[in-house]
Amino acid sequence: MELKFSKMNGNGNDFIVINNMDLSVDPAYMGSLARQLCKRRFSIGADGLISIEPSKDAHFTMHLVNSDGSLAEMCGNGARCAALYAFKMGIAPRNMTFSTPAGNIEASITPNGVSISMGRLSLEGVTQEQSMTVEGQNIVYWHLTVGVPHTVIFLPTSAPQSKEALRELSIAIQGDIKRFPHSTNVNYVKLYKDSLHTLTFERGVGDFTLSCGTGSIASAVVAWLRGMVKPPVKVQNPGGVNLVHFKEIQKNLLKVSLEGPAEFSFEGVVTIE
Ligand SMILES: N[C@@H](CCC[C@H](N)C(=O)O)C(=O)O
Repeated sequence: MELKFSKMNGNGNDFIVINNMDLSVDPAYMGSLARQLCKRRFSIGADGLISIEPSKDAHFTMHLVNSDGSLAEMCGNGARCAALYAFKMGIAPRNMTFSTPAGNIEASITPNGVSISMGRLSLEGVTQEQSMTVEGQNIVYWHLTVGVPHTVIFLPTSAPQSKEALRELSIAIQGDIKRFPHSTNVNYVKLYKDSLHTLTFERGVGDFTLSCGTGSIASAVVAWLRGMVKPPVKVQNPGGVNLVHFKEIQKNLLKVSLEGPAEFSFEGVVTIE
């Protein structure tokens, strides 16, 4: 079967996007398809595969599978790509709603990119400032779910940062299933003036990605809880900036949105079995 796809990215967090509104590709097959097509240097290569599928109560469903074949319940950068794709393909209007396993998302195509309303985030589920010993090091971390699980670790601004050492640390943290039963994305955050610099080691990718939308939100919210920043928070990822807006609508409840770029890189056709 010949499958048309678009290659897209949000700040370099890259995705293969397919129009599967007619369900011509069985959704149950997405995990194995993602493992094949996302393999860098052997296939198209990407951090994940997004299948745009029908929805009962929204314009479409974003079905996002990580490069290792696991389901991502939510993805901030992927959500912006899915929204732009659906708009360009005539699947959804400029202001749209789409469903994800983490709930419905509202999105708007703006002159500056795409804005995603992530709904409400309860601060009651935030694990604040805990210590753990990983590979002989004492690590202070915060943990919260922004559709997907995120661990946030602050690094001193001046700390030398060996990516190899952070990779080893991230793999060990992700493997701590007792503490993180669904594994976790791991965000390393530094504060520079009034903006955050975040580097995310992603669950389901097994590597640092160039940007993580939900990781940007997690980093911004935790930095705000620590009194380091005020919204809107500019989060510099290696691949570009995500702007995180939030407002406390009642005690311990935030309304959160994410703004940033989404772009088409190229289109293609791939033969699948
Ligand atoms: N890059 C994403 C997050 C994707 C999901 C993650 N890999 C997971 O499975 O937890 C983002 O932009 O939010």
